[in-house]
Amino acid sequence: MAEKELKLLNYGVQTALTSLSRLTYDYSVWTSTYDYSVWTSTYDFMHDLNEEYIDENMVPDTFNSLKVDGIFYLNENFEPILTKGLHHLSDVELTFSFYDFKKYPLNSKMLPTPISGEGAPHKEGFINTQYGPALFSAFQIRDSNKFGGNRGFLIFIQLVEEPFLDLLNQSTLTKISIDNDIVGKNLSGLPLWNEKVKIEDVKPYRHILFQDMNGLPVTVLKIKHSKGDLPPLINEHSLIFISILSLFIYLFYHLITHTIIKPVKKLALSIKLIDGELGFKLLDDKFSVKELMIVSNNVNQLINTVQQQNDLLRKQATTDQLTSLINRHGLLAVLEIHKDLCIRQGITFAVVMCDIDHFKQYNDHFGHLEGDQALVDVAQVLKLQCKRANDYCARYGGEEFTLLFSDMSENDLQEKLLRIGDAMKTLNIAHPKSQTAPHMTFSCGATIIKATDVVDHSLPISDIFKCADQALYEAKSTGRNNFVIKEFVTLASDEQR
Ligand SMILES: Nc1nc2c(ncn2[C@@H]2O[C@H](COP(=O)(O)OP(=O)(O)OP(=O)(O)O)[C@@H](O)[C@H]2O)c(=O)[nH]1
Repeated sequence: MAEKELKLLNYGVQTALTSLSRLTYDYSVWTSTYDYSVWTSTYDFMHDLNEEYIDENMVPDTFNSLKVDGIFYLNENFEPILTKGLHHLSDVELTFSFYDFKKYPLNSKMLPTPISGEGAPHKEGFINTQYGPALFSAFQIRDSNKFGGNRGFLIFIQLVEEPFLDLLNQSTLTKISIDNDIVGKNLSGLPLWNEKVKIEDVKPYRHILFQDMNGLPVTVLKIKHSKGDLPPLINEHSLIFISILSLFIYLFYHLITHTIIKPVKKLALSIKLIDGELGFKLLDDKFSVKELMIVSNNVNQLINTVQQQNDLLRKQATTDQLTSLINRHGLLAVLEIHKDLCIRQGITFAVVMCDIDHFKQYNDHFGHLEGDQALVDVAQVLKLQCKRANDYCARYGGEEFTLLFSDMSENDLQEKLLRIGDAMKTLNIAHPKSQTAPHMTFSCGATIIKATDVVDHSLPISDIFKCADQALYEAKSTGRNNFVIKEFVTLASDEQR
């Protein structure tokens, strides 16, 4: 819309000048074509400056109908021979000074270049007068209509006032005012009215400079574009400010999200996912924010401490404090593993229950502390017999120990138990109160569990203990310091039999 308005505005100025020029032209035409006597009068007037011509033509009617505020006649030497000023709206006499138009050669630029051939050269533009800026239109007067010698020049002046502005305002959707207070103002860079329309950003206000024929500023036109006008609350500056602020907020939000919110969320999620059951996983400590790195490192230290304490607790829960062997709880876990290996891979394993003979008497005789030491020594002997990675020695409880040997035949087991008996003999813990031997002995009950013993993928651990226990009972009841290996029997197979 701004582009259209500017084009219309330029058109309006053109129209005003053309209209003034046409007045000049028509005046000449009128004098020469329609009223020969008038033309003659003018021609005569240019020669003799007769008063009648002035009385006939320099009257308010002429100014009013032509809408001009000044009429000037100059001879061929550019010298003013008649000047008449009358405000065409108020009929107030205006005392235009010829001085305004006498600055030859400067003001001669107002006048068209006289020609000798056919034609009616004319010139129009803007000029400063003592009443303010004005439009002017100058026309060459010739001997006859468009022919003959140069008899001088006729100039019409129209002050730049409401009618001119009305004309411009009618042509466009703009509100136009004039700023005549241009003295001392920097007007450089202002577009000229007759320049090619340059469409920049839509601005509510625009200034256009009018210059005279010497390039001196005459007036500045202030154009308010009605369509380009913005609501006062959101003017151009506010819009720029809001845009920059929005951009800043957007960038700030992204910066905060990227550097703080996302890393904090990531850290919070990582902390939430710490799961002792599955093992503690250390947090990533690569954060751009130093504080988050510190939090992550501190949490990692905590994880390490918890992990160590967990390991310790797990170890304590499965270890016998006195002998450092695995306890019954640890034994059950190990048994579960061997049971699964037997069920899935058919790997045989042997379970041996060892019970120290007459340990009550030993305690009674030597005291509990000595009894404890004997238990520690026996545990050492038994542990030394568990040579392979999958062999275990556990303290089942009291003076009772359980041995677990993986992938062991009955012959090998017999040999192993004999060796254990020998080792006890070698250990030679004096037991004067034993009715079996002078040194500490023990009795063992064992059973071997094979793949064939698995019924319906089932192998109850209670059955294993029951079998070994029965074998131990037999070993005890048949003299002690010996062992019995009993065939494994499950309750399920019992029922089948
Ligand atoms: N010093 C000590 N004695 C224990 C410990 N645990 C169990 N005992 C003792 O071991 C003895 C076990 O006695 P019994 O169950 O009668 O068995 P036993 O005297 O070995 O007799 P048989 O097994 O029939 O040969 C009890 O006196 C318990 O107090 C222990 O940790 N330290």
